[in-house]
Amino acid sequence: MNELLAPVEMSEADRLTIAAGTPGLTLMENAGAAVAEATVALAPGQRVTVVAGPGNNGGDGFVAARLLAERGYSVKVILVGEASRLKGDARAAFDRWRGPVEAAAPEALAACDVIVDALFGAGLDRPVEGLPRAMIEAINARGVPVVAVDLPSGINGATGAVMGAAVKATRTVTFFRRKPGHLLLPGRLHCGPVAVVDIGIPASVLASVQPKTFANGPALWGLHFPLPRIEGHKYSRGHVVVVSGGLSTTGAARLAARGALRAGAGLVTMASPREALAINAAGSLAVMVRPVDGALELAEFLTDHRRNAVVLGPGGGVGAAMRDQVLTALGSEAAVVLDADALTSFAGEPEPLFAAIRARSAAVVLTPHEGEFSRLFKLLYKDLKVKSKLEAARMAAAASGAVVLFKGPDTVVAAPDGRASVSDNAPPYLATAGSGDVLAGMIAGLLAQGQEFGMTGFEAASAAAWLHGEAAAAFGPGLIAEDLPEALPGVYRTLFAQVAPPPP
Ligand SMILES: NC(=O)C1=CN([C@@H]2O[C@H](COP(=O)(O)OP(=O)(O)OC[C@H]3O[C@@H](n4cnc5c(N)ncnc54)[C@H](OP(=O)(O)O)[C@@H]3O)[C@@H](O)[C@H]2O)[C@@H](O)CC1
Ligand SMILES: [K+]
Repeated sequence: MNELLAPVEMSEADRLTIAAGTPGLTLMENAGAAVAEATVALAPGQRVTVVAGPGNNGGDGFVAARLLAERGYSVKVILVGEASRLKGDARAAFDRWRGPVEAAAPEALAACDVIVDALFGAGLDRPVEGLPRAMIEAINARGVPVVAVDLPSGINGATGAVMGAAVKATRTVTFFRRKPGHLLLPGRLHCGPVAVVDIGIPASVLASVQPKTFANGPALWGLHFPLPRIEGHKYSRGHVVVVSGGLSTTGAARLAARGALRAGAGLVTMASPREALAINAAGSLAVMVRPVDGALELAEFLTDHRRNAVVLGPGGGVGAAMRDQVLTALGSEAAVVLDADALTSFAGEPEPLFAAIRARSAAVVLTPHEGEFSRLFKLLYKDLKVKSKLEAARMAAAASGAVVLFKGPDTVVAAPDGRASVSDNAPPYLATAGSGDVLAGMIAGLLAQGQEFGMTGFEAASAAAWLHGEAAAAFGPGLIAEDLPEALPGVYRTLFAQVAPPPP
């Protein structure tokens, strides 16, 4: 159930189901019935207004209207569009509705206790203007609960963008699978809780649709999660190297190191400039500290292949020295996580970075926040017509050859093969100084352990993003970055119970 279907993929799922013998009208009846149920659960009174649009989303609304009227609700349909232009299943559903239909006008919403928003769903294909926009604004101004059919009208199902204006729903009922726009911002903020209902589309259609976008969670990567084994030892659990910045900027690397250790890496070493050795050593117990200055010494340090994952960037400084270190790390056999200054050091001239990534086979994960992303992938970002975080991350992964973890409240992880995950579990207080450093370390911690479990860069980055959100939520408000690694054990207890194979 973790697949996310873009509107084109969803209409393919509909088409395949209909071709296999289930009439479209049956799907619509099932959809409308689920919407009616949700409306009953939410309605504080008997007066329901269904705002219906000109397509099949409106069709679902007509069905819900009929079923609610049959249950004794006082139902009115407001049609945005002309009845004479309704087609297909929507036409059939409209013809079965025998109650009042009013022409669209904001005033028509005056007397109602609950609104069913069936204006636009998957078929929204341009910004909303004129009368439909006035209706959306009137729905939002009305202040009664709103059940959105499939998507809050005005939200782009593929991108989560507000197309001019969008309904703020109290809850959303969607069909078969969620859509990316339910998780991506700002769409998620318009949905309320999203119920996913079965309308008769069989899961077998997914074999043909081949979705490549997933809600991030254990269902996506749990099978490959590096569960500690009783016969394991610290060397079989990987060895992460975190490259530290100079004397005044060691905190970021220490946070990353702690994240790597708590994520389960067997060993973590900070590769520290000599000037910062004392402070790094004093600030670490289980984390080891070794003197490593500059790219040449780093190259030598990484010739030991047991050091199998490297984090570069947190507090590392921007410039030629960082570029040299990054290219050196990419020349090794270790998995590489590049964050912060490691990314910004290639802003404006990313080609040498991308070439070095493409030339290697071990995993590379880039973890930009929005500013770092736009600096590194400037050209791509400007070219995107609809600014979609999901597509931007995908294009960045394809262009760089790396797994790209595009941070934010709706973190997207994209792989060069086109797969992507979207996270929706990050609490607002996760946006705190240093939390990204911990995340970079956690990714490396999973990469270091995950090879023998078949955990790829995409899975490690997705798992780390999810765990990071869970750890923050488990700790709660007041969280600072230092708390994140310490909250991980509790999250692991629950996760391991969930993903561990049952005892023989
Ligand atoms: N059998 C099935 O497939 C099933 C589908 N299901 C349901 O169908 C929904 C998808 O239906 P859909 O494809 O008809 O699109 P929908 O969202 O109703 O809107 C398209 C209409 O709006 C118009 N329009 C678009 N943008 C506009 C704008 N900015 N401003 C103004 N007008 C605009 C566009 O008209 P146009 O002007 O482009 O001719 C078109 O007429 C889906 O979300 C789910 O609820 C379920 O019942 C399960 C079975
Ligand atoms: K809708």
